[in-house]
Amino acid sequence: MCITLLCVYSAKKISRQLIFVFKTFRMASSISGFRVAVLQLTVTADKSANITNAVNRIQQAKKEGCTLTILPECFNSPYNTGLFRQYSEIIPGGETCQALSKAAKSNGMYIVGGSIPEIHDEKVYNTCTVWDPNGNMIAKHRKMHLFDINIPGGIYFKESDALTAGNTLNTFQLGKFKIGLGICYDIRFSEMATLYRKQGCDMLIYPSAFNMTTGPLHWSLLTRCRAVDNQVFVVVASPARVTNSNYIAWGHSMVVDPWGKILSEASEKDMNLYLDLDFNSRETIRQQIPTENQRRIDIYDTIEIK
Ligand SMILES: O=C(O)CCC(=O)C(=O)O
Repeated sequence: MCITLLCVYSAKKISRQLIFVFKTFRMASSISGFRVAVLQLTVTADKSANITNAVNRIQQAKKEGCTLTILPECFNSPYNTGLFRQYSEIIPGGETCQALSKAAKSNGMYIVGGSIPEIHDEKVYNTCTVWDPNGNMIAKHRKMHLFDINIPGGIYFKESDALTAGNTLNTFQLGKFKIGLGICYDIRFSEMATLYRKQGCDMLIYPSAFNMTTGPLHWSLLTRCRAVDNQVFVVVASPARVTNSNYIAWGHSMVVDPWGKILSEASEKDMNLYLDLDFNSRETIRQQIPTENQRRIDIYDTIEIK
């Protein structure tokens, strides 16, 4: 009698455990996205204040239930070639990285840390770092295409006066999603985004800071192009517009889906965007318009993928 009862009890316990494992597995495999925050921060000349502001806003994003928070280009320093070296720090040992690591860990979230001026071997780079919920740096991207342009009556900017370009594509994994990184001017180079898609990326993130000359016509166009070309989500995160600054950012941070639709767009003001991303839509679009399998690579110049 006792043995029978024990057997029934054990069988019930095992089946309860199996149901739990099954439910957990079903939940994990049905997760089709995550909530993202894009922080359109006001950047000042005060580095510590910029960092504190970012950390506070990351906490707000956590309260909104976000898994990933994205900061803008040069969020800890003015966007100024004359100041990059002065504001630069080592990665990951510098004060900005330490703050981002702590913020990622204490909020248990992924952070794409915009970009900061990085110093390495006396050279200065425009660098994006990525942090996981344990506070580990899981990726780093140095801007590959330096922003050297000259538009008379519009804007002259020569990043190469102060910065060295990075030479690598960089991705990271957030659960089952692969994310490719670029910084601002990098978005103009479709080859880079295409390579990311070929590497299996689901989403591209560009911390950026377009300006009042190129922003109005090119910002949204380029973001939507990269999304449609590659059938990926694209996020561009800009600083807020400060009209009395040397470099006036366009603002208008946005999230675009693989169909090219703007899902969320900021104004020029200081604000946060919060959005749930559903990656199932990306699969549907890829099936409906299967350009990836239709490329005439037998005709095009082929690009070697490593
Ligand atoms: O491409 C543009 O028009 C702007 C690029 C830029 O501002 C940057 O690379 O920081």
